[in-house]
Amino acid sequence: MLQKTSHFMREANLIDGAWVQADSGKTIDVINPATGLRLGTVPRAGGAETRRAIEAAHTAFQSFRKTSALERSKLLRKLHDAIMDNQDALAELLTLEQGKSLTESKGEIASSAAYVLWFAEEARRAYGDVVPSPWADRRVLVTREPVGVIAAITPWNFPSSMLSRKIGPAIAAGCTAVVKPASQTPYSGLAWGALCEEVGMPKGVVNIVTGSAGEIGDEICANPLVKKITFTGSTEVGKLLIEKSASTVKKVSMELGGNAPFLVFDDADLDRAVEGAIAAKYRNSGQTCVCTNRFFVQAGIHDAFVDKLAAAAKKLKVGPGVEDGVQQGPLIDVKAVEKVEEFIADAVAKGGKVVSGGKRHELGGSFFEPTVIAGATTGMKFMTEEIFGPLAPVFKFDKEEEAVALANDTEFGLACYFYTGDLGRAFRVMEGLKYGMVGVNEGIITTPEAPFGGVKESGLGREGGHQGIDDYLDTKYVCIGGLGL
Ligand SMILES: NC(=O)C1=CN([C@@H]2O[C@H](COP(=O)(O)OP(=O)(O)OC[C@H]3O[C@@H](n4cnc5c(N)ncnc54)[C@H](OP(=O)(O)O)[C@@H]3O)[C@@H](O)[C@H]2O)C=CC1
Ligand SMILES: O=C(O)[C@H](O)CS(=O)(=O)O
Repeated sequence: MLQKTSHFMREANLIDGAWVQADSGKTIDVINPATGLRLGTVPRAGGAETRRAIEAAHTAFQSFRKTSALERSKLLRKLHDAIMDNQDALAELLTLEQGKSLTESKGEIASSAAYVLWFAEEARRAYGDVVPSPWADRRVLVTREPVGVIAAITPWNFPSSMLSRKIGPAIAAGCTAVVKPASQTPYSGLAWGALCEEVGMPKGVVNIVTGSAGEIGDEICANPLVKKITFTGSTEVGKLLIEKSASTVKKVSMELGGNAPFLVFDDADLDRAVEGAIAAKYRNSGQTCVCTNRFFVQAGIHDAFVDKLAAAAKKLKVGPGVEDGVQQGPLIDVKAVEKVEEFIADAVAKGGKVVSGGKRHELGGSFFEPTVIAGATTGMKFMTEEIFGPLAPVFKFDKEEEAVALANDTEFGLACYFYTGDLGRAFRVMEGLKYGMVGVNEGIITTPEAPFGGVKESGLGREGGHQGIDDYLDTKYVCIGGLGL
């Protein structure tokens, strides 16, 4: 363990300002995906601990809701500064538990801080309305109030930045939180507890529990004190949470699965398209919900694109994330590797051609070669299923309408990308694609200023942008009479 990392490594849960173990004393092992060795443990908490965390958040909410927007803004600015002051230590911890390169981890920590800063600013702009009254003797006001206790459940692929988009708006709005990080990457989430302590976050405002997803989830969904669930993860679990939280009519924000298309037209800047393709496909070793899942390349540019993409993929340096220069860390676990192998076997059996990579890396464990498959067809698994790994399937197309139809042929609608030099085509395609986010001649588009989220079965709600705080506020209409006007 690197010395400066241990300061933030908490092998306990944060409930009502105290770092505690599970009632049962049971723990979960946390594994370093680069070595397969145990990094440490975290409590295997369940329903009882979660209930106490919710009650602590509810108690804290009674006073936190009365803080001013300026106070909360200043608290978030201090949190931003604490994150950036400890960027290296937090990045090391993230790399050790998730596997991504230190460069990517530092980028994720900076992104986390950027979202917190964005919501420090948004806290002071959660405006209401004074509406021109239809009555001479009454006044019409519209105010916005914090919803109360929120529950945040986050995935293993971006264990810090996913939390920033939930804790940021929650604090900005005056809510309090119960957080459940992914069991494979709990330390980055628990580190937020240490950061909150450092900046003087009142106890009980942020509570963090680790352990049995089902038991924790059931308590979150059933407990009437929880007014909102914000979840990032698979569509399968998202649907379960929506269903289970219906019994208490909670607000839900869902950032779910994707199946991103990446279209390259004959009139695209080829080198720019290849650069964007590498970024949009192999970031976090392909383990992001906005990673390209299907490349559709027009016939005239197809062969040159495949050759250049394969060559660029071959150059990516694979290794442990803590090593200098590494661009592709291990996948989260061997199960993820087996899933990528299934996609490759299916494609090859149906006529696909591996033009780069295609097998486990010589480093062994869950390291995998960045892979490109040409000759992809719509009958192959990755046409409909999210790969979540470093595999780039390339489909060829002839006409623009055909490419847009293929891109839209999925129940998902999170992110999509296309490259063209033609302005008219850019507007036709942007308006034709049924997705929440569109990259035009860009492969990396996430930023706090823009609303992140999807349509169809990729989710509900938006994170970031001026929209990001809306789901943490209730709207109240006030009609005031008897004023003797
Ligand atoms: N739209 C977006 O922004 C993003 C979407 N994703 C999607 O998430 C998936 C990969 O992440 P992954 O972590 O495997 O997703 P999962 O949905 O398996 O897990 C996400 C989180 O949900 C928890 N969870 C699982 N089951 C339950 C339950 N019954 N009740 C409450 N919580 C539960 C997990 O806990 P535990 O770890 O203990 O199992 C984890 O913390 C991919 O499909 C990817 O597309 C990922 C990132 C971003
Ligand atoms: O979890 C993810 O996949 C992230 O949302 C991707 S991004 O926000 O870093 O682009």
